[in-house]
Amino acid sequence: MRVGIIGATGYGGAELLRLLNQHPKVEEIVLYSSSKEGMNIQESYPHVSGIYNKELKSIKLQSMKEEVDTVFLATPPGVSTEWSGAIAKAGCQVIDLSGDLRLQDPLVYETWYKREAAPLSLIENAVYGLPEWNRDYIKKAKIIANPGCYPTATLLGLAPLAKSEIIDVDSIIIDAKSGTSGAGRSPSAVTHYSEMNENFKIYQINTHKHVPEIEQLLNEWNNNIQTVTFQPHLVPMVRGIMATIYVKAKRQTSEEELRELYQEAYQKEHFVRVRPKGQFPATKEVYGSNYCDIGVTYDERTGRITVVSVIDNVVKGASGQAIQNFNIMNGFEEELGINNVPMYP
Ligand SMILES: NC(=O)C1=CN([C@@H]2O[C@H](COP(=O)(O)OP(=O)(O)OC[C@H]3O[C@@H](n4cnc5c(N)ncnc54)[C@H](OP(=O)(O)O)[C@@H]3O)[C@@H](O)[C@H]2O)C=CC1
Ligand SMILES: CC(=O)N[C@@H](CCC(=O)OP(=O)(O)O)C(=O)O
Repeated sequence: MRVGIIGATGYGGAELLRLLNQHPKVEEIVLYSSSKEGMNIQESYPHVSGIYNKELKSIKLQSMKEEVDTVFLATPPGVSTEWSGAIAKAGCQVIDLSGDLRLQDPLVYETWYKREAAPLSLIENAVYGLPEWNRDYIKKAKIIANPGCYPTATLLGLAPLAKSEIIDVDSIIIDAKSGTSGAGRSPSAVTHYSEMNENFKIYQINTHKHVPEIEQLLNEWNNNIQTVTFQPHLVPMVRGIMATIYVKAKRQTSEEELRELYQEAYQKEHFVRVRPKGQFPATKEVYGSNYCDIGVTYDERTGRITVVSVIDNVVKGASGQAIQNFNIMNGFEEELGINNVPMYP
């Protein structure tokens, strides 16, 4: 297949290029840029020198539909709103890594993103691309709203509990930590080295745009779940997210019961690994891979369940999951191109 990447000069785009370049069903990759047309990608990313040696093209609908079958948008909010409808109408599959098409209610989008929402008809045509819980819809989709990085770690970590009758639905707290690559390639005062090195920051307390995305899915799975507390933090590392999730059990449970619940939910899922008793995942154990690793435990003293869920934000949290969706949409084996062992150490 021929694939195009809009936003190829960003981190999500670069990761798509790295992974799609080794994908056995991808014969051509076309890179598009809104600001660096005509420039060779190697000028922006010397790490692909001698491997991928092509010029960035300008984003033109007419040529795009002749050049590619699938378009990945690794672009900031607003770009997909502008382009996805037209690209899909031209006959290409669309996989959008931004948050533009994830929220079903345009008013909720406008409240949290503080910008105009995409047309409802476009939102309604987009399928939320969390393969482990939405595979049947993804198979038939033409437009994918690829989940956010924090929602991916959080939702995979919470789904078995949300769908069970074990938890007090008003007690969900998500304490999430991310590496700085989650903020993209453009330098900022928040993420530059002197600000982040030897530092640990909380940000966007109670206002992060991933709150409504997490709540939307949890509510779909269990309509008694209305709100959650979600707080994101920046940690001085490049890749990785750890979501530590605390939920009160509404009845007596046990570590054995919880582990069984998780093992059953994910036994057929290649990319979700439930850790054995007493073992909790670290971000480095999924580094550079499409895995989500989960540990779960129960504190009999407090009646609280703790779930630890880790992903690589650029892979399972963005580009790897986008390729997993691409594979499902096209009837390919789900692991194609993304089946590498995590990098360690
Ligand atoms: N980084 C991560 O871990 C994750 C990112 N995401 C989401 O994926 C998307 C991309 O993120 P990321 O790669 O980190 O961001 P970056 O800031 O690193 O890259 C975004 C790219 O978008 C392109 N772009 C900017 N403005 C426009 C425009 N008006 N039209 C077309 N292209 C434009 C730019 O490329 P050029 O100037 O060459 O056009 C830029 O390189 C974002 O929506 C982000 O929230 C989701 C999950 C995780
Ligand atoms: C560390 C960091 O800054 N992370 C980003 C999350 C990136 C992401 O997933 O955003 P989208 O929903 O737009 O895809 C943030 O908190 O905004």
